Amino acid sequence: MPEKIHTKFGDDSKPSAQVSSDTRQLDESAKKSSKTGHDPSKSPKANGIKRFPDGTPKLSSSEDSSSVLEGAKKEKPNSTSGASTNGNSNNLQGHNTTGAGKLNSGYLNMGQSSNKRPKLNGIMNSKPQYYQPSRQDLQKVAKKLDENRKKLPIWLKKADIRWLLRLNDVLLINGETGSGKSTQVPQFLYTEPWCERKKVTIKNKDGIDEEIAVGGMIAITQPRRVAATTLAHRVAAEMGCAITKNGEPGKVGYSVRFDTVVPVGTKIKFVTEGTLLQEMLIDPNLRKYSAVIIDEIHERSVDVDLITGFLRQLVHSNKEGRGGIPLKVIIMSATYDLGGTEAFFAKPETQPTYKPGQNYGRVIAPHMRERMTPEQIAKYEVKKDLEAKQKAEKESADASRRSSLESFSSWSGFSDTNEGENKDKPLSEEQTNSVKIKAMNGDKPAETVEEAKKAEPTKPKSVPGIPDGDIAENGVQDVYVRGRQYPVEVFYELTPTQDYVDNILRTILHQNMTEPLPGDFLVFLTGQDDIEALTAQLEHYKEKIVKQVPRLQIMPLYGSLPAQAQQAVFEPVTAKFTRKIVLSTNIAETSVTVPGVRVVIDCGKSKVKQFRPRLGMESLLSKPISKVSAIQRAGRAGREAAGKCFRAYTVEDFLNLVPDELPEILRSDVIEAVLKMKARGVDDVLSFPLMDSPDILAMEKALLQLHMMNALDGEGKLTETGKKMAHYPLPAAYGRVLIAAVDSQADCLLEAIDIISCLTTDSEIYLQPKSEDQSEAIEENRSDIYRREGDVMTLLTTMQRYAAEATDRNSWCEKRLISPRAMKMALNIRRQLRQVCSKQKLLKDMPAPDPQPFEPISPEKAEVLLKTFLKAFGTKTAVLSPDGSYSMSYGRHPIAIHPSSVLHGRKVEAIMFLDHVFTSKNYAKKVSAIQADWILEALEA
Ligand SMILES: Nc1ncnc2c1ncn2[C@@H]1O[C@H](COP(=O)(O)OP(=O)(O)OP(=O)(O)O)[C@@H](O)[C@H]1O
Repeated sequence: MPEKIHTKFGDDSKPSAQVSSDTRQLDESAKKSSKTGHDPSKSPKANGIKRFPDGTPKLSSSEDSSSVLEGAKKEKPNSTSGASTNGNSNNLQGHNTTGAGKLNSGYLNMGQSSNKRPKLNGIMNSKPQYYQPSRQDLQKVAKKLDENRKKLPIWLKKADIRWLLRLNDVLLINGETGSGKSTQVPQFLYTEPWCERKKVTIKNKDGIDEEIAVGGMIAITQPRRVAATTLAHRVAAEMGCAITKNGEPGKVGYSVRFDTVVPVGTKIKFVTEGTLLQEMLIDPNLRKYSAVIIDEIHERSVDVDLITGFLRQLVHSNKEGRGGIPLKVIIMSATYDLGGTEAFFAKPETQPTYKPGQNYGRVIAPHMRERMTPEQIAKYEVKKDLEAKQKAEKESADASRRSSLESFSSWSGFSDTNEGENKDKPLSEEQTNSVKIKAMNGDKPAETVEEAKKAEPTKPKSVPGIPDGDIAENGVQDVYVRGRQYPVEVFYELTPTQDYVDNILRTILHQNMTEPLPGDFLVFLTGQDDIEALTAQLEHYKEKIVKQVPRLQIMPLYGSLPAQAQQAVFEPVTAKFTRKIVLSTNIAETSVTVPGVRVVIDCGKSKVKQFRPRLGMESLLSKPISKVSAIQRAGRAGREAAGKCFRAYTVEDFLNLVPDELPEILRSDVIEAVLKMKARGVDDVLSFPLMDSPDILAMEKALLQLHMMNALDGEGKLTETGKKMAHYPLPAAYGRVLIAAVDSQADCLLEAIDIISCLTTDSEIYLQPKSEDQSEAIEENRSDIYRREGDVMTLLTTMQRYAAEATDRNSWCEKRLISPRAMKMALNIRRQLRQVCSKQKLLKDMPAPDPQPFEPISPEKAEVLLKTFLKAFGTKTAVLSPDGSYSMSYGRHPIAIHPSSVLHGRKVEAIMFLDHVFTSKNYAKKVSAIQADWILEALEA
């Protein structure tokens, strides 16, 4: 075990040497170790966890039920209520220190009556039934969780948050990881008077008065679907309601791509950024909503940058489209320079010299001092002094509004603010630190300490009855939530390590011997390949673990894993004397609470999308993470109890990390962004104000590409084709394929839908064989789906044969090592796309229901279909060179066919590829064989 040095999470002090050990004699020390204080003799079960081919953990029926029931007895001997017994699937809480983690809003009962404890992880049962816990059960759960909610640091700010949002339309909340932002803020707000649904009269597009309803719901965005769904379930449980698809009313819902559950009466809706963006294109005024909360803004996806751009427009508009009703905007993050966001949302007249478009890396949030340079810290100190003085002056006003916390929800005016009350109360440390570095001089951060000293604080405007400064002159208020519920100790390597996977393996095995139970581990790795490599090693070692040491349950978590396998990670370990080891990509980096986790192990790297303008393509590269990511990762520990974070790199490496990730919009293909801006009515996309404007060259390239796809006309205006493309819940190129497929000559819409459905599932359709022998058998079994034209036609055949299967689709998949869950999702997407196309009158008649007899596509039709794809992917083509290599038709760069393609090793005249990856070389994925002259034909048409 390498030596470690450790610091407290968020601590600025220099780290000191602390732990020393040696894992070279791991097995020996394991034998000696019995430090965990548990009695292993009472947990004699086998520790292996079997998996289905798609990676889903498989529980044997005996393990599944008996251990759960034992656990249930132990936890609540006499309880039969659903509230205390329901720990079923889709419950994304699990065990926690409140004891309420196993309690859930209830969702799936895998075939048990409601007065019995449902199986905890029933994901293997084939016929799930909806389990609906009673209202009393739900209330009991909520009551239990309530105790914990009130201990969250954000509760001290509840009154401030509500008060400030009554007075201002934009609020920035900077609070440390785990302080309670995502779960509590929407709950603080949904009962506010401004959140009621209101009837207003607006002029419709024909100039006629029309009565419409505005508001009534809060949307809260999350960067990833796993965060959106887990948080929705958590908040529903805290509010005592269920999220079900069976028509039951509720207060909380979620909407992620191809999966929306919004019960009647929903007040809080968790959405992915992409979903909200899509809603904004259909309803530019967001009339459904009273407020939009942008959570985890630091991730700065392209979608979030577009959303903030559109929200800014809405906030500064005359709000006619909403009948004059403002939309409240709340922006939250634990690790982000909200000073830049403040400048972006501020009323333009208050900062005439500010120009949006260059916010990246300019201002720093206060509790993130560990990422500051000495000069920045000096600036921070100066600014802090100024603001502390200012704060002291308005102490009495602050204290008085805090004192009215309990009366807020029934409050209907300003008069009940007890002025003068608590006047003499000294400022708490939390209050005095409630400052943040702002854009000095109104427009840009101070460059030097002297400049910062000279900077005048903004003079607050006086309004009778309202404490000075509560109405922000620039329209943007901020709240800083200091502290987290539980501390996290951070450990570093003393010397750099070459092989971080090996290093992490040692750390896991060592910590497993010393860390007490309960205490699961969450390990951050770069991607699926690292996760699989470490899983294999851990599976090997875990067989050798002596019985005094906790057994390991290894669980992967990455984006392309089936949703239910992802959800299994959020369930408690049911096997006795066993520790859950979650091996994750950065999918679990923000927003997510993985119940049970006490220890985080961070490899310090992640795969980052990088647009290579020269190639005109994106690649995924493994790179060191930013400080922000490191802080977020550490923040996944210490959520239910004190935690630890082991960074597999040195403190110097940490200090050398870049503070922030470059916003995605500055490093990716902006074709989707440009299309969405056009669809939102932005004519001049080059000068539309965004927090950070993409490179002009990248924008021009995107405009050209959209023009080539016929989405934009010669003037740069959105065509009918472009409009349709923007409204599909699909990447622009796939939308283009659908439209081309309707063409009377092509007439292959249903086939195009089949292929696109397979291409847009969250997880891989074809699973990887685990051995040479299996590989041969699978090749043989897949012979009925492989097509010589390549991967696109193979996908079509896969979908058609699967849909035609009338007896047992699961065993059909198993035989071919195809993920049944991915196919189910593809079928679901196919159904939804057929409906969208039918609504758009692209599809005249709905096809007959499955199963229909399989009819292989003719070579002529295959050619038509490939030419249809070329309309969107004409620039993603390559031709065979005399030396047998492929050279891209756009840019002439060399490219090779990826080993995962059915065309791997084949030499054909030309290829079209839908995807590409840059690893050791430039690889084309999802490849089809085409003729060289089709390329010109497609691009000219
Ligand atoms: N699914 C869950 N299961 C168990 N506890 C949870 C769950 N979700 C939230 N919590 C509890 O609520 C606390 C606050 O979580 P929340 O996500 O609101 O914090 P946050 O401030 O948004 O954190 P972050 O910035 O890291 O996303 C957690 O620390 C944890 O104690």
